[in-house]
Amino acid sequence: MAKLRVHELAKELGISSKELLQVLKDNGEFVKSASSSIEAPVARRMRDIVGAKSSDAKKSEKKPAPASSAKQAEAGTGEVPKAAPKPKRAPKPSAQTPKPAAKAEKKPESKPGNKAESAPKKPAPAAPSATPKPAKAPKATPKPVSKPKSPTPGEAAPRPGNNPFAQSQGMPRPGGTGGPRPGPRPGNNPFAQNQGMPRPGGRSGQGRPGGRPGQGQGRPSARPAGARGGNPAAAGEERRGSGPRPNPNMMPGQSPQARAGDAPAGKGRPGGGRGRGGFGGGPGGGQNGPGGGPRGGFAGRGGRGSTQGAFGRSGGPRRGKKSKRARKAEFEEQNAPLIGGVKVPRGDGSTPLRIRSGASLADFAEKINVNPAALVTVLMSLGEMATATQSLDQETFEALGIELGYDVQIVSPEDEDRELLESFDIDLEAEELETDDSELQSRPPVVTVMGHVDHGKTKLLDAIRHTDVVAGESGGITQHIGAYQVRVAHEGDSRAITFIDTPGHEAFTAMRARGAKVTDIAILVVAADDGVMPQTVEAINHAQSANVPIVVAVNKVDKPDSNPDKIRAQLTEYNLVAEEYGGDVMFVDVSAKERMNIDKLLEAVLLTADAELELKANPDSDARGVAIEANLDKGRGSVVTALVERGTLRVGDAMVAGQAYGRVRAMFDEHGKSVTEAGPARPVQVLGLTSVPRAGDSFLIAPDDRTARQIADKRAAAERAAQLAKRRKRISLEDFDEALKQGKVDTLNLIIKGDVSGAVEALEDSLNKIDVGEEVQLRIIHRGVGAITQNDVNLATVDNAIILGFNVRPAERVGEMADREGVEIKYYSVIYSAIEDVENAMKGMLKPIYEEVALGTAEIRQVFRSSKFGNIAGSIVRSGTIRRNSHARLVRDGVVVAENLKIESLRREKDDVTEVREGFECGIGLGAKDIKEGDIIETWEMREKARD
Ligand SMILES: Nc1nc2c(ncn2[C@@H]2O[C@H](COP(=O)(O)OP(=O)(O)OP(=O)(O)O)[C@@H](O)[C@H]2O)c(=O)[nH]1
Repeated sequence: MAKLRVHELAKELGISSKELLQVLKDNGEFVKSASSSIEAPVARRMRDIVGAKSSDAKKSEKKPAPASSAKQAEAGTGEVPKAAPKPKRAPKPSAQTPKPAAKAEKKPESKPGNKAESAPKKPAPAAPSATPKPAKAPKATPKPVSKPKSPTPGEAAPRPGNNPFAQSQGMPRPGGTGGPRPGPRPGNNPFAQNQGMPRPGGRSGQGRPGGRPGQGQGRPSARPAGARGGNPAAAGEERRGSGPRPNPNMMPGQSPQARAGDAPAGKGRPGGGRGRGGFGGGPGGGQNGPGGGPRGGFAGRGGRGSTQGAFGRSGGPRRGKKSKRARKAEFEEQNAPLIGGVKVPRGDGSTPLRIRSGASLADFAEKINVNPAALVTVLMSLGEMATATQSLDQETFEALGIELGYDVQIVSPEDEDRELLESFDIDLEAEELETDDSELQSRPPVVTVMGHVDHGKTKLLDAIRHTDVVAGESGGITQHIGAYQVRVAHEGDSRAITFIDTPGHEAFTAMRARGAKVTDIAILVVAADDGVMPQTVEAINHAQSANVPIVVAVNKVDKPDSNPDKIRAQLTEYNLVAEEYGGDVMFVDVSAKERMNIDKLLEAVLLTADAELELKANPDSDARGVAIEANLDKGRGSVVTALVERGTLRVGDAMVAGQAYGRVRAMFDEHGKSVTEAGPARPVQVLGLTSVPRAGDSFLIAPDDRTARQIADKRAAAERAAQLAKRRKRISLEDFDEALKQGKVDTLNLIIKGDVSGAVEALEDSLNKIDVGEEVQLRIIHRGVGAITQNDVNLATVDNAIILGFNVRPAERVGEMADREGVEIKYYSVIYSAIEDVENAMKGMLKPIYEEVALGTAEIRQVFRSSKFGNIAGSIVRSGTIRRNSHARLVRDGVVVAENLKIESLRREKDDVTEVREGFECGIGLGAKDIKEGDIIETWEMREKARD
């Protein structure tokens, strides 16, 4: 010891030789170089001095800590100077030091850094690192010191702050960290990830002041501190140096060095700072490492930071406070029921939830403000599988509603359409109710002819059509447009009657099903030579259920075997009692073939209408009505027969019929004559729509073309969603398993769209050549040239196909639709990539092949009998690894004596462990009673085998 040399003492104190030389010099000891020897008394004094400084530093550091972050920062600054100047650090080298060094290196951008780097890397002992630092120091000046900070190396080492690898050290940011954290917080295990201290952030609270809280941040803190400590300029520089965002590693080193640079200045500077500084800072610095100096102050904070951490506080003040909203969310979260492993907020059972038909889980999720994925899980727990964007049916939503406590109300298509129209300020019901009686005018009845097959419906309609009962009406009806109007002389007036030209109750009912209630009166045709037949009865039922009055046409009375009275008698059974029999139903004997009594029949219709119905409508409003028929004509485009129910339809009107829309370009009546307007009950052919509506779709006139289009688009979207909901292939978990067994889902359906036909064909050829065995089929259900369209997506939805787009993209809004429906569209510009993806997908669809893989064996050395745990096999692992929960079998003398066992428990000493490796002893619980010493436990697991 007598020969203790300066560099050795410096190492011991954790500071650089140069620093120590300075301290010696400051204290009147003149020593030539680092290799010079010093006497024991001088060494002791140096230890005291350096030690004192470090403790000062600590104190000072601590104080600041309490202060607000800002204050801390300042404090740090103040200190810094001191520290900075003195590079001194406490000597405790030790391993830790090295780390700091390392950090320093990284950051290095800072000046010193470079040199340091090499050193630091050496893990070794702090000493080396220390050394290196000195090196740096030179540049910056001494300060670097930081390493060891305080006292013993030991400490240093432990300091979490210094541990570059520590994620959460409780200390504040680097700066702090750097530190010195003097007291190694208990929680400061450098290697610990979660030490209870706050994470870096945590420090922020504290650290902030210094610099950033975090590790990396160390930089700021340090800097500033250093800067001030040293000279401002330097500070500036340092910053730059540090500039680099630090990462944990850098911290200590950097600052130190950087500071070191400044440090010198610092040192010199204010004695005050230094004062303590001298070493106070020093120590701090020590901890931090060189740079630490300044931080010393921070270190303190850091310490606190850690402390907080130790107590589990999250750190910054900010964190402490939670907004009301956050607390509420947390509360709800805690009180949410756990279904299928996820928490979903519950309704109280009567919470109404309106869902449109065809909605998806994502829509439902949006309404109850929850993640769609959670609902997917909940639904799965109910045995249903669906993607978040898939349209679901009413049953599924109701089941989900019951599970989650919501009163799910599926909005009917009618309600939905009403709401849709209301969004455009169109309220059909209100229009009707608000119409003043004075605005109403009589309108013709609309008649549908029904009856059994071959009883003469068509013939009767034909006869009526050709009845020229009103003078002046010439030429007859030449066009079949789905409906026609005839005029009848009735009680001195010329009255019109509109006939729907599609006979039969099927059409009548189909229209009713679409909400079209166009028929006012039904003519029931019954052949007098035949009688009431099944479809006669059906027709009666349909008409009566629609509350439509009936006029009976007893047909074919020209036939010799006809018996009209029999018909009257038969129909009384169906509540159709002829007037002559005391009832209120008009029966007219007619012959369609002979066109006999047609006028009487028409008169009966009018009488019935007048007696039972009040047929009035306001002709002076926008037209509303029904599309009776529609077709696409090659020359004229969409041709729609519209039956106006109220209002007046005019050429030029913006019309919406179901999902079709357009401006009325021209109108024609049943005589083929062009008309410019059509009033209530008037059927006209309309040209001008952009697409073809369905028979029975209602139509209305919109204020303008744009509104018409928007209504049509929205209806189309709603309709698609509803259709998809119906079509959805619902596969429950149970069915899914079944489907798998039956290989139903082993077909990969593809739709290929490309920019040129050559590419599409080439891709199709190549895909068809992919061979992955018989288990999986590849089917290209559609291919085409051009953009990906809605039809492609619809097809993909129905057939669960994937769309491959080769150099093409979806048309407008189609991508969005695909998203909504969960259809995958993959884009390629290289055929090979598409083929590769498809091949992989097909392989992925193959049922996995599993194989048994041995995991390890253990030999039973002793059997422990426990009433609580059963028999425990005290074993030694002979090969591989024994893992808890793995499959096991018991082998005795080379013979398997027990199969299908499981490693139920696994212990090392008294600890439960998940695995034990070869050569170690352990206690294994197999759940088997018959185990003996010398038995071999073989463990294995089933692993999926990769296909070639
Ligand atoms: N003698 C006679 N035959 C008639 C009369 N009305 C219809 N027929 C004949 O009855 C057959 C059926 O007539 P349709 O008018 O086609 O009967 P429908 O009810 O329209 O038959 P579907 O279209 O099959 O439902 C035809 O051969 C007609 O010529 C009639 O008043 N007297």
